[in-house]
Amino acid sequence: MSVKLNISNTEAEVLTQLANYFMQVGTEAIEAKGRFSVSLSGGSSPKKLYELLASAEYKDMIDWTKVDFFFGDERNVPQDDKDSNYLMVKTALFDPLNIPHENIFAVNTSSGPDGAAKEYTIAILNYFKGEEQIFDLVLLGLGDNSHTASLFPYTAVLEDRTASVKEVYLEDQQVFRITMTAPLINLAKHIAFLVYGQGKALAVRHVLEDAQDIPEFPAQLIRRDGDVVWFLDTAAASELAEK
Ligand SMILES: O=C1O[C@H](COP(=O)(O)O)[C@@H](O)[C@H](O)[C@H]1O
Repeated sequence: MSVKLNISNTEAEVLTQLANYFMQVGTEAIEAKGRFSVSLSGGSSPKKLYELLASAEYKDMIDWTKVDFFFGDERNVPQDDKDSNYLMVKTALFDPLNIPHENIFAVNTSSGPDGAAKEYTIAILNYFKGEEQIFDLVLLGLGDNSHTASLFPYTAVLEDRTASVKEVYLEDQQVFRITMTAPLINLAKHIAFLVYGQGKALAVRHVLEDAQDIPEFPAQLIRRDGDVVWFLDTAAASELAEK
């Protein structure tokens, strides 16, 4: 296994480890080129990380006016819907830190899934001014069905070879989501997974140690070489043979 594992005993410790990593990567990016581009994950796990970053302990560690925020995926819901990743991050991070509006690159879900995906692809291309779309950091989670971002099992987006943003239809839930493709995520300078809790232990093993089966375990699409760190607690790492 060539990914780096950062295993902590408790959920609180995992969050602290990742918050420290975020600050280290962000500080290096700002020192090197004046800005830090980060793509955020959604879902249930990262809210506590965002709250920690906005806490008194961390909030003065970085110049937030130099941080540009993107979203690795989004639910196809209005931005004020309780399921919106944007709303979750706004509440946990953007509002408490008074992040300037121009630093937030949210998915415009009012354009419909296909329109939103195309617009977001263009927004990212424009941000990188025609250069390769290399985010300094992409944060990812892992679903108990081995999805990451909104790269879900047996969806067409798993075969997409373009560095872009696409809509995804989830048959079982009859909903659309919008997601960065694996080739776009894999361009990132640093990738960090945040996974904690026993409920994720099997998925972690499937993705990191089981034989390759992309349709079943889509997070296997995320590269293993370069700087990819899995921040896990002992519960999430408990099914791994190699630790
Ligand atoms: O990377 C991501 O992973 C999650 C799965 O995380 P969970 O904590 O909700 O199980 C995904 O649904 C989320 O939108 C995404 O950004």
